[in-house]
Amino acid sequence: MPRHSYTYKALNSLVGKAIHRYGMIADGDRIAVGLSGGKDSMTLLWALAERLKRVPVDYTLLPIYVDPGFPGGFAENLSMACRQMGFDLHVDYSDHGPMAHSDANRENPCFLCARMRRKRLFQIADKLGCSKLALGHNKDDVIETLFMNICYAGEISTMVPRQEFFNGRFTVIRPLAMVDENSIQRFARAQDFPRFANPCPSAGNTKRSEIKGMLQTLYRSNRKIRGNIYRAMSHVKPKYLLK
Ligand SMILES: Nc1ncnc2c1ncn2[C@@H]1O[C@H](COP(=O)(O)OP(=O)(O)OP(=O)(O)O)[C@@H](O)[C@H]1O
Repeated sequence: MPRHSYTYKALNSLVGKAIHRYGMIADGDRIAVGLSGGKDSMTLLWALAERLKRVPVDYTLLPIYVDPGFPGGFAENLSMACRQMGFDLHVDYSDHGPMAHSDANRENPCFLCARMRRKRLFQIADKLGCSKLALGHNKDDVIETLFMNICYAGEISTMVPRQEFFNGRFTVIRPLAMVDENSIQRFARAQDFPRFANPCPSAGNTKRSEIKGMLQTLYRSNRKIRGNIYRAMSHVKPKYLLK
């Protein structure tokens, strides 16, 4: 993608803004990057690598993929795509996907699978000497999570751009938290990132997809709504909430 294009500049600028605003990256950081094979995490790896060439802050990126263990996995092709970007992908073969969809699991499969994946990502990142884990959640994910938490957990909260775990020993960062999904889609298409079909039987059939559909309908009615919802999350008036 040409460096002067709007999508390229907007992506780098919003990633830079998020990194600054939330103090996400410091000199000498070793950052594990969770790669799922999707557009968001590929864009994330690309943006963090690109930034490294432009800023006077030195950090190391270590991409990790936790293979959920469904037949028809794409770990080797994803490793190849990473090599082309100059990275060695750390692949962890798991059975989280089939286990979460088995009769033994009485929880929501997505919930269990995501929890096991996050635990594994922390363990691998730790083994690789990283104290930060970068994830590819974007602005739309942040908004959807707000509605998921209101509708299904009865609380007003979302996933934050920077979150500390284990008394600050570990930090999750989300450098795409200010970038909307459409821009990432355009960018990933222009960069010709490989597309891998998600082999998970629950893909596209989740509570999150329902919320996403509802929000899309709302956005079509007024183009200011997405930005207003996002802004509302840092403009809370506790005095006007219930006790
Ligand atoms: N199997 C995995 N291995 C490593 N990291 C993962 C994996 N799945 C998801 N992640 C990380 O968690 C983030 C959010 O995952 P989610 O499944 O919600 O993907 P998404 O929003 O569709 O993003 P993407 O386009 O990167 O798949 C991803 O962007 C990625 O950083």
